[in-house]
Amino acid sequence: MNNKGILLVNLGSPRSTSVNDVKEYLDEFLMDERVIDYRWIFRALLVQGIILKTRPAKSAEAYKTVWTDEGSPLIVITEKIQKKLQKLVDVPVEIGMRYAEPSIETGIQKLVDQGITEIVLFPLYPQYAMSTTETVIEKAEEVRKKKFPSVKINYIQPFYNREIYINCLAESIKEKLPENFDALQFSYHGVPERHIYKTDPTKTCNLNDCCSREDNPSHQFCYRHQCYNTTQRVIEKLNLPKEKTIVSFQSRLGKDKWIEPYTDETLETIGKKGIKNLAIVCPAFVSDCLETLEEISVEGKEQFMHGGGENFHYIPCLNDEDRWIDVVKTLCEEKLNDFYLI
Ligand SMILES: C=CC1=C(C)c2cc3[nH]c(cc4nc(cc5[nH]c(cc1n2)c(C)c5CCC(=O)O)C(CCC(=O)O)=C4C)c(C)c3C=C
Ligand SMILES: [Fe+2]
Ligand SMILES: [Fe+2]
Repeated sequence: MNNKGILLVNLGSPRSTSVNDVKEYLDEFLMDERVIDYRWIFRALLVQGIILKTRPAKSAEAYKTVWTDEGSPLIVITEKIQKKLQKLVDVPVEIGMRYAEPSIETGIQKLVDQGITEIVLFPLYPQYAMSTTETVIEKAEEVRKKKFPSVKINYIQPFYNREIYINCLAESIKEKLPENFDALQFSYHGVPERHIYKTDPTKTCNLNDCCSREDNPSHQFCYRHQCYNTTQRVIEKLNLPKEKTIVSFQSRLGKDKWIEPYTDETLETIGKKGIKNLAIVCPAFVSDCLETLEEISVEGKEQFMHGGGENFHYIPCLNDEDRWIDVVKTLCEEKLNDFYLI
């Protein structure tokens, strides 16, 4: 195994909470054609002409509320996962972020400096999306071809339906669920509706029942389907009736239609429908970050209380829980072994 290594890839965060650093980060992130998928000129007009005029200051304030002494929660937690995994495997483990630093290039360089020529790259997203898994692979391939053409990269596939992951998530949720709750809400990061049609080669998703049908095999690239599938499998493990669960999509940006139902609108209305005690979990994220610690735990709680809710219980992400590190190890080892089959 001594020429093999592991690169864990997460989304990335700004370098600091200064407005300038947040602006630089948002510029790189939102100018990614797999995130805002307009023609370059329209993307630049929207991002640089509109969004970057006001959003950096607002986002910087939000980041300040979650930032820790060690830095951004997303980076700090990814580093913790790396350190714990490193203790369990006998190949080097590095991290790389899709946006900002440490970049994917920095991560690959660190592995190459240790003599690594075959890399297992793990995009830390359970569900596939053009704006997550796909852009990570595109970026890594671009960097590999340009700077490390003799390095081989083997990519870990989305694991939204893998038994080991589902068991891990279900056990983690079970431990953290309050004794009394009227509903368990699964809030996933949203994507523009258009992205679903773009990435589903079968074009069979009608955004209605097909996404929640367990037996639909045609959704290898349908983010929405994969979110419903994760939910369905977890609630089966938890023995929860479907009526006691809610699926919604958070963090929409801009004026386009995003996949529904929207988390904020759901939170504002369910209190009045009798859901007074809510538990909420965010399984699109493996590590807590701005979107869970601020948007859900703080803003989401306010929305729920404002809409007549009484008790709001946020269930943290898997973060560096040992059972999750075991899953990461298993998924990495499967791919490390794949190299022998090539
Ligand atoms: C988990 C999967 C994610 C998907 C799918 C995703 C799509 C997506 N995101 C934006 C815009 C923003 N997302 C922001 C933060 C953010 N997004 C994810 C994950 C997914 N995004 C994470 C983990 C984070 C947190 C990063 C951190 O540092 O903690 C932000 C920045 C924050 C803000 O200004 O609100 C933006 C902007 C789009 C447009 C999109 C799909 C097209
Ligand atoms: Fe996002
Ligand atoms: Fe679908």
